[in-house]
Amino acid sequence: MYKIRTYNTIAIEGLDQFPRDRYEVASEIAEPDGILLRSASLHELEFPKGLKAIARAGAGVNNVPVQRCTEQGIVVFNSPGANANAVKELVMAGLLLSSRGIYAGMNFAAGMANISSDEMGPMMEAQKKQFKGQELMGKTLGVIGLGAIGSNVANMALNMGMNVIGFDPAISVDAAWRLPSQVQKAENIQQLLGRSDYVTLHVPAIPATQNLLNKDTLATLKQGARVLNFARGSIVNSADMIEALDAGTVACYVTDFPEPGLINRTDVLAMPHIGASTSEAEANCAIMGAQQLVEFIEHGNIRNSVNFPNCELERTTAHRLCFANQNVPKVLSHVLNLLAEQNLNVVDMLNKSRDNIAYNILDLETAPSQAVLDAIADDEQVFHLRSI
Ligand SMILES: NC(=O)c1ccc[n+]([C@@H]2O[C@H](COP(=O)([O-])OP(=O)(O)OC[C@H]3O[C@@H](n4cnc5c(N)ncnc54)[C@H](O)[C@@H]3O)[C@@H](O)[C@H]2O)c1
Ligand SMILES: O=C(O)CC[C@@H](O)C(=O)O
Repeated sequence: MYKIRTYNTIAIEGLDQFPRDRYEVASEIAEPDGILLRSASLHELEFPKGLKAIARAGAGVNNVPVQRCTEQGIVVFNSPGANANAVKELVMAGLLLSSRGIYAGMNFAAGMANISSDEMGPMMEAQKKQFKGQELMGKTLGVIGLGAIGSNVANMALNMGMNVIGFDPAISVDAAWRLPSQVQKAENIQQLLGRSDYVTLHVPAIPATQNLLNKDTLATLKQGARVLNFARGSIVNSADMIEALDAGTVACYVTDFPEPGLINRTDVLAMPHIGASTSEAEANCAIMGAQQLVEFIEHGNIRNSVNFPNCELERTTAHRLCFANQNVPKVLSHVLNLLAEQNLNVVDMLNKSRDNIAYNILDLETAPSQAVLDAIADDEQVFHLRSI
């Protein structure tokens, strides 16, 4: 039986991807083959020896020590795009909530429970001027990070009649193709901040994006801009944001990652990390993560990894060898020679590399002996050898 350890509540649609006759899936497994998780932090976890792969049911992998996983030959997956629509829809809500007196107006209305119907009408008409807002149409939205979520948000904003300016120095070719031509390109973050009435963040939490919005960058914002952070807390310096709110540079901060100083301010709309909390997104992410684990554990295929090369080969025989190796010359030829010496015919094979790591899938006509497996494993450049 393969063993999968789960962290957090994983959608049942994802758990159902593990055939029950071959998988034991639980939150209390000591020696798992795979881990499926959402936001639990694995930074302090010592990985059990047999752990082969970790699937993050979500986009961000800042809760997984990816570098350490790579060093230990553990493949890390995420689920790109699987929750992008959910986040986009909450960004839409954030844009509206930050523009109109919806939240304060609803609180006001809730306070009228004991007012008579005769008094209610005049009271609302007298007070509603407090809740006047502004429209989105014609305003400019700055989108920082134009990947799965950012490009969806850009499209949505254009459809709502907004102008969109984007900044993404590392945009992938696929993401660039997805982007509508009306999105203007900012040369740098300052240019985007200076031209935007609304700014929304959709970058990963990595060293390069830590405190991306800080005292200096916030100072280049248009006076009275609204800022939305559905990415990660570390991307915005909270103390600097509080100063910008106090100074009125930022009229409203909508955040899915509040910190103590941001709570109970009328100019902050704080949410408890619910950007991806829809049944659809939770199911999509869990299904993708679980399928990636099954494909890797049973067939060695790697799809949507953040640290290993993606490598998928349709299975042609019942005897598959998979191994990773240091991305240096002669390793593959050495392995092929070892197989040839044993008259083992390779029917199909794939070799892919990413940075220092290469990964190989070889379908053999007949089963390899333990002796040949031991000889391959003895190559110092080879790791993660499996015969499956
Ligand atoms: N609130 C939530 O529940 C929730 C849900 C999903 C994702 N997220 C967060 O949103 C992030 C983005 O998700 P995604 O699915 O769009 O990921 P993605 O990988 O598709 O897109 C991220 C984009 O950011 C760009 N980028 C990287 N560094 C940048 C920089 N310094 N400046 C500008 N752009 C930069 C990349 O080139 C890429 O195009 C995730 O990493 C995660 O942290 C939050
Ligand atoms: O699992 C969640 O609810 C959040 C996922 C989100 O943070 C992500 O990075 O995709």
